[in-house]
Amino acid sequence: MKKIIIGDRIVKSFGEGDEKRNVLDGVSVEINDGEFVAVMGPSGSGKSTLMFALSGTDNVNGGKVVFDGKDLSAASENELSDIRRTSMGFVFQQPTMLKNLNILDNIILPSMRDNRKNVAEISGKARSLMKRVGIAELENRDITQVSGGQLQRTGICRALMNSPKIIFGDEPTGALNSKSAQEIMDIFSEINADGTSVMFVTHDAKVAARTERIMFMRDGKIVCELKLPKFDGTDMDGRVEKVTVKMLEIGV
Ligand SMILES: Nc1ncnc2c1ncn2[C@@H]1O[C@H](COP(=O)(O)OP(=O)(O)OP(=O)(O)O)[C@@H](O)[C@H]1O
Repeated sequence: MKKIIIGDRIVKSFGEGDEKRNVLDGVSVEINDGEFVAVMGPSGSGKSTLMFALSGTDNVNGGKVVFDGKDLSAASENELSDIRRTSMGFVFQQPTMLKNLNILDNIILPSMRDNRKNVAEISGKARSLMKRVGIAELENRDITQVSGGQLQRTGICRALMNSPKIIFGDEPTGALNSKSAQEIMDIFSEINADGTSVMFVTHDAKVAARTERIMFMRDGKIVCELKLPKFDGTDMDGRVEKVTVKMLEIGV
C-alpha cells in the first residue's frame, strides 16, 4: 500500500532552556494513500501540532516527514509552499475568508496564483465544486450572507480547487449544528471515496467514527489506535460506541 505521509520519530518543541518542552515526543505515523484517519486526544496533547508538522506548515526539531515520496524536512520554504498549495487542502473550524470578496472569488483566489490556468478554467472548476457541495446558487453572495454550514462548504470547495492528494481538517465541523455537521461529513466521505486521503483532528466521536483509523494522542505521543471498516453508511451507532469506549479507556 502506497503511503501518502510517513512521519518518522517527529519531535517538535516549544520554549527555550528550562521552559523547553517536547509537544511532539518522537511521534511516528504513516497514512496510506486514500486513507481516512482521525487524531483524537485531550486538549494540549499535540494533535494540531502533529497536523502542522505532517503538512509541512511547521518545521520539526527532530525526525522527518515524507510526503508523497518527498522529504519535507529537506525542502525549501518555496518548495513547501508549492507542495501545500498544489497537493494539500486545509479545512478549519472557522474558515478564514476575505470579507470584501464574494463566495466564488473566495474559492478561486488561492488558485489564481497558478499562472498555467486561466480565470475561466478556474471559475469553471469552482462552479462544479460548488454544485457538488450544494452551494451553486450562492456564488455572488457576500460571505456574511451565508450560514455556517454554507461557509464551511465554501471552505471545502477552496480546499479542493487544486485536486489535493490529502485534506487536513482541524475540527472541521466544530462550529456547526449536528445536521450541518453530518452533511459536511457526508461530503468528506464522498471526497475520500473518490480517492483523496483525509486526516482530521477532532474531539467529536461522531466525526472520528466516520473514519477508518483513529490515532489517540497523549502528552505528545500516539498511545493507541482504533481501526474501523471503511464507512459505508451503516452501523453509525456501533462505530460511535467503539470510539467512545476507547476514549473512556484512555481518558480522552
Ligand atoms: N506556537 C506555540 N508556542 C508555544 N507553545 C505551543 C505553540 N503551539 C502549541 N503549543 C503548545 O503545545 C501543546 C499542544 O498544542 P496543540 O494545539 O497541538 O494541542 P491539541 O491537542 O491540538 O489541543 P486542542 O485539543 O486544545 O486543540 C499545548 O500545550 C500548546 O500550548
